Amino acid sequence: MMSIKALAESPNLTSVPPTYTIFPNTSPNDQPQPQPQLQIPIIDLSLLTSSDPDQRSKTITELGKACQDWGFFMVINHGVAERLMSEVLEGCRGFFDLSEEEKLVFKGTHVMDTIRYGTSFNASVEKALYWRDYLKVLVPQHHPHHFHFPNNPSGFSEIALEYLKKTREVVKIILEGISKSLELEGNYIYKTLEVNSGLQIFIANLYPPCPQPELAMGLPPHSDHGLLTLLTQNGIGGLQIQHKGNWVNVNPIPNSFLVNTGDHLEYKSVVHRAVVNKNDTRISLAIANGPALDTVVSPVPKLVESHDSHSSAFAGMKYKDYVQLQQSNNLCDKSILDHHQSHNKNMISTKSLAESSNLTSIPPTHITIPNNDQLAVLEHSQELQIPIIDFSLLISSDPDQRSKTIAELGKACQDWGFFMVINHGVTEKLMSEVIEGCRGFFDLSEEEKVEFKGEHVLDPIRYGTSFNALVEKAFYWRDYLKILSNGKYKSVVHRAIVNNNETRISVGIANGPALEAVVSPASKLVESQSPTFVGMKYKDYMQVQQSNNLCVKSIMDSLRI
Ligand SMILES: O=C(O)CCC(=O)C(=O)O
Ligand SMILES: [Fe+2]
Repeated sequence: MMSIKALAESPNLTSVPPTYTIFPNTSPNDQPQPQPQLQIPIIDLSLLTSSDPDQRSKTITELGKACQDWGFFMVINHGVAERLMSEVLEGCRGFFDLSEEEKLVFKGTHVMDTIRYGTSFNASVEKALYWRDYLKVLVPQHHPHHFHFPNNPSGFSEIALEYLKKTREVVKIILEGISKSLELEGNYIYKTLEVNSGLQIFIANLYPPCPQPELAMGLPPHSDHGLLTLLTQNGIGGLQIQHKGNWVNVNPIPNSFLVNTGDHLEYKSVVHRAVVNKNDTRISLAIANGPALDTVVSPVPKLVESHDSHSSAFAGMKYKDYVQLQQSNNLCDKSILDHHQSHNKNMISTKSLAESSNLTSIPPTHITIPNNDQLAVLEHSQELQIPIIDFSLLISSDPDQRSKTIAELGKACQDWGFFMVINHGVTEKLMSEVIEGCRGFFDLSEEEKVEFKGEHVLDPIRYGTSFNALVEKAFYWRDYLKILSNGKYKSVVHRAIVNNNETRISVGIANGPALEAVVSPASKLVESQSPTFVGMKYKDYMQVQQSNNLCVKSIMDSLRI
């Protein structure tokens, strides 16, 4: 892993390496227009706890309006000492200034590790890397005496602990105000979501100067999970929030907190991003405040009762599962909440959609953006005939024929990664029967099929639609029942297209290692050449692959060293 700090400090860096060049859809080309009237709301926290009831209720109204209209606001007079605020930012700077060796001690291996130092967002599933290093520390409040935090630079851990405590007090007051603005009891959110034993996440972001800021991105558009994020920065701007279809630059008042309501407040979760600049190192510190990891978050019953439009808008989901999903996602979609929302609507199988009467056009959810390469499909090209392997020759008694076929098989794996197998000994009758069985299954009533819906990507039986409807922007027109060679052999990117006349049924039997087996390059193959892939448990790989929305071509790419 190359940290962005080390890269940015490399001598003579005048351009951004291609791996950091962002894609046009996330490009900051859509630069914010100066919009002086767009000033994000300022909430004076001291007025929320004022002894004057009029002032309190006026501020509660303002807070409610800020949540509703913006989802982002500045908080002043919050009672956290300026000195503590600058000390914690200095601590962050001190951490990033440690040597790479010292920082890499905190690298971690899993998205749910307590302490993680890293670069980009989730480098293992990203197409392009972001111009950002981070330190993330998960601080669950139900273990107040188990505070794990980097002990370097000295004093950082104590300052962070104090800062986290003070921000919790601010969060409590804001959540009280928000509860009241929703006409709920003051402690409603705090109590229902068990915030006192909730999870705080300490996220320090470092954005070093970038030689070509127009080509890179600090953090791509995303929304935060949890309830409230409190953000501070070292006086250098770079945060942009999406507001009424525009990107708005946020320039906070010094020593204020920038507060944003997260996905779990179900108020508004605001898409925001961080851009980078050419001259200054920017450090931001986000404290995400969420419910306890085991809390199931679902809409407040009272709000579902009174607002029809809110009814069943969101399914309940354990916060832990949500965090895991968000952290494993590659952020190529704006907000996980959107997916979560659509998933909760009754699943419509592709089959029933296709069979609905008068269907002449496909719904917008199923329109996949045409790929540029769509035109490059080669039809019946002579030289592009995928290899045919005669299985009977692989087990032939003639050693020459066997070794010739083995060589062909190896070549097929190396050049194509896909091949046809003939004379395999599986009877035609059995092959057509299994296809007929599948057709019969899909022809069952939706009720009968939905019994096999499953909940989790690793459930033994799953009937579903698309690939992973939970994380996809567009649904694929398909229903499904569904490293060893050190880079020498291929895993081939493939896709299925659809036609307008016939139902196509295919059966894939994926044959994998044991779920607990760690898949890594065969030791013999890495003697002569260094390993190209990191090892990963097959179970974890499957989980990532199945939870992923396939906008990354091949996860293999992400496991490349
Ligand atoms: O650096 C910033 O301003 C944004 C940071 C952020 O959005 C995050 O850490 O979630
Ligand atoms: Fe964020």
